[in-house]
Amino acid sequence: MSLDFCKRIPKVELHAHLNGSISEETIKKLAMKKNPELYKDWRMSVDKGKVGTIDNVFQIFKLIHQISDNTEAIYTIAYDVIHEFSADNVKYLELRSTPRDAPSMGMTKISYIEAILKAIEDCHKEKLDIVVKLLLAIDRRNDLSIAKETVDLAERYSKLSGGTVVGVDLSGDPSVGDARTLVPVLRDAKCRGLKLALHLAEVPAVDETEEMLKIIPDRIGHGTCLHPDAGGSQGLVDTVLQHRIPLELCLTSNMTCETVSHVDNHHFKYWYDQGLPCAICTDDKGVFSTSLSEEYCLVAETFGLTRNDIWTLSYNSIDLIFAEEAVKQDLRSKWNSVKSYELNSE
Ligand SMILES: CNc1ncnc2c1ncn2[C@@H]1O[C@H](COP(=O)(O)O)[C@@H](O)[C@H]1O
Ligand SMILES: [Zn+2]
Repeated sequence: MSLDFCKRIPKVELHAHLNGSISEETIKKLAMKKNPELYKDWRMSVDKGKVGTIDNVFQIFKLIHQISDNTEAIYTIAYDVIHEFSADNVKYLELRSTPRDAPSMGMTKISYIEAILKAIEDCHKEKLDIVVKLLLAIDRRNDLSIAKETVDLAERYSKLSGGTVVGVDLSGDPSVGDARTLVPVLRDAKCRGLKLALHLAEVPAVDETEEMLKIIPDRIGHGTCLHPDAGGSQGLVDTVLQHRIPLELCLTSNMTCETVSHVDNHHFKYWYDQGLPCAICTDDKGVFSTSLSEEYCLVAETFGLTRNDIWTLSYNSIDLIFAEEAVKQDLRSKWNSVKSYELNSE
């Protein structure tokens, strides 16, 4: 499979953490303004192949958060990340980010969210060919009151942004905390019409995952350890299949965090063969030095998918977006208008 083909085809990105998606150029630009040492530290940490283990990854987020501690930086990051996805032919992007405040820098959760929305709006005004939506993230470590605040903000900004904010994500270090405590807040978010994308079973956690699946999330992030062979259970597999809950799959992320032993063993194959809707995603393209095109190429090469299979995988991801039917129809027309050309060109 040529990387060039994967780059050329239109794509949908559904699982991208804002601060994990920052490119080297943007990190460098921001660190130079603040403290050049931070760039050197970041460079050392993300050197391809060196990241290793999920613990190291979460150390990198701490470093990045030192650089992105003001609204100007958040705006720049969002603006640059959107342009980078667009340059990779991503036509529909759902960003997710955990609202943060930094009182000493004058940043509030409100100004944080508004900075991202402004960047989305500015890219739209520039007529960049990409639709961008936003999910507000709850960190697993958050207590109920913070989680509730995030849901309130998501509901409020879903209205204020005219539908750019579409839902809530649950993420954060999977080895910390117990997400079950957040169930009432997540259920409430669903009742309020917000979409739910939950990181589940990124590491083995059968009891927690069982409880979280009762919410019937709209999409699952990773789902690495759902299957009994990966530390999950048949009950988890059955629930996911019964409700056809789509999976957001991020191969390089799982390889780098070492939650999957070898790419050949990636759970993509199992779920794809079961016919479960799956979206190929990047997770943190900056931290994992990847792009959506590279992720598609990796899937194709690892599992022997044809150009037609890859095209279909990309096209079917449109069904999984958190946007209204009209947006889906527009995207389908866009895909169809270039399909025969892309599939038949060299
Ligand atoms: C590698 N697998 C992962 N598993 C779980 N959560 C992850 C993650 N990768 C990123 N995040 C979540 O996204 C935050 C960074 O972006 P934002 O500051 O929100 O934009 C991280 O702090 C973590 O909470
Ligand atoms: Zn993630």
